[in-house]
Amino acid sequence: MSKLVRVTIPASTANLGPGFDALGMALKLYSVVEMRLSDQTEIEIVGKELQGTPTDKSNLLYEIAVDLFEKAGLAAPELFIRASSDAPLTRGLGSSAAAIVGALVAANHLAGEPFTRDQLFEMAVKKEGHPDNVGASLFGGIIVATMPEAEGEQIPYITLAPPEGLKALVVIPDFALSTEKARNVLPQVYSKQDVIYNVGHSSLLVAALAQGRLDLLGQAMGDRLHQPYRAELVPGLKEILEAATRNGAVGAALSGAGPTILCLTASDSEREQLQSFVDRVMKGHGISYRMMVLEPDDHGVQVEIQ
Ligand SMILES: Nc1ncnc2c1ncn2[C@@H]1O[C@H](COP(=O)(O)OP(=O)(O)OP(=O)(O)O)[C@@H](O)[C@H]1O
Ligand SMILES: N[C@@H](CCO)C(=O)O
Repeated sequence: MSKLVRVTIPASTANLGPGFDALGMALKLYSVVEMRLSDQTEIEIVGKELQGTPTDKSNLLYEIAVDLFEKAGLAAPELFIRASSDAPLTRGLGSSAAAIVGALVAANHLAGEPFTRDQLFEMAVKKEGHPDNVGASLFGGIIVATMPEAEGEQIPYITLAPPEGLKALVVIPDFALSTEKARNVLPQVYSKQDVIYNVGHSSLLVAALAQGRLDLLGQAMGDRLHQPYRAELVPGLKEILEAATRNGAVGAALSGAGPTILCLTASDSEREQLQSFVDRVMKGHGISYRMMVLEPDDHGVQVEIQ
């Protein structure tokens, strides 16, 4: 029997406020993709988070794996795939990016490692359309990346170690919001003032994260490119963004395309105050939700061969 490749992939939170499509952070909330060459394709979905994803060859994991084999000049394989996830789908925690990264890394091993990690990053970005979630899931920590200027150019990126003691309180509403829908509400054109605002805030945010200046995150996480437009899709977002830093957070943002809301915190006692504040806001909107406190993941994707 062929070897089984087991890949563990962290979830991620993208944008961190102003860094739209450019910043992301990996979180200790994992999905697992197991893959082996087989005589016949079989896809097994384990656990409740991935229920509803296809178990035939239209499954994203299978499509990505076949694509990698073909790029490597190999025939499309038959595969055994088993997938599970502790991270929910379509909630703004990078599930599609984690799936893409997991499938690419597993398939690359089965194909004899024809591609480097940077090449896998490029393939993942091409599939996902932006580098923030895939970069975080692949490399871990905080990713700062942009799209390449021209086809075939390498993706420029830098990873930063998350500041010591920083934790993410993620507020996950019980409704799905696809990235596609949350991108469709954004305008085509922005004012000069709004663009200048985001350039300043995103730059300050990266510098503050690099120097561990948690005191600046609250201001630096301000955004005018996507959150004001997406607020209509996410009840409670506006209030939480306005008041989170007065209620125990060091900063707050919409996580990726939402509807999860990210509050960054740095102390256990402040986290309790923050949880009661979030609970009041969400209950006030009649929204059911779950909350998780997650540490940043520093390692990115992990591979075991069995
Ligand atoms: N393990 C998986 N297997 C197959 N398909 C998956 C898997 N994980 C995610 N997907 C696909 O990705 C879709 C979710 O992608 P989408 O970009 O809308 O949300 P997200 O990635 O969870 O959120 P965000 O990009 O805002 O962080 C799912 O509906 C499903 O089609
Ligand atoms: N940067 C992306 C992340 C979601 O995939 C967005 O906000 O649309």
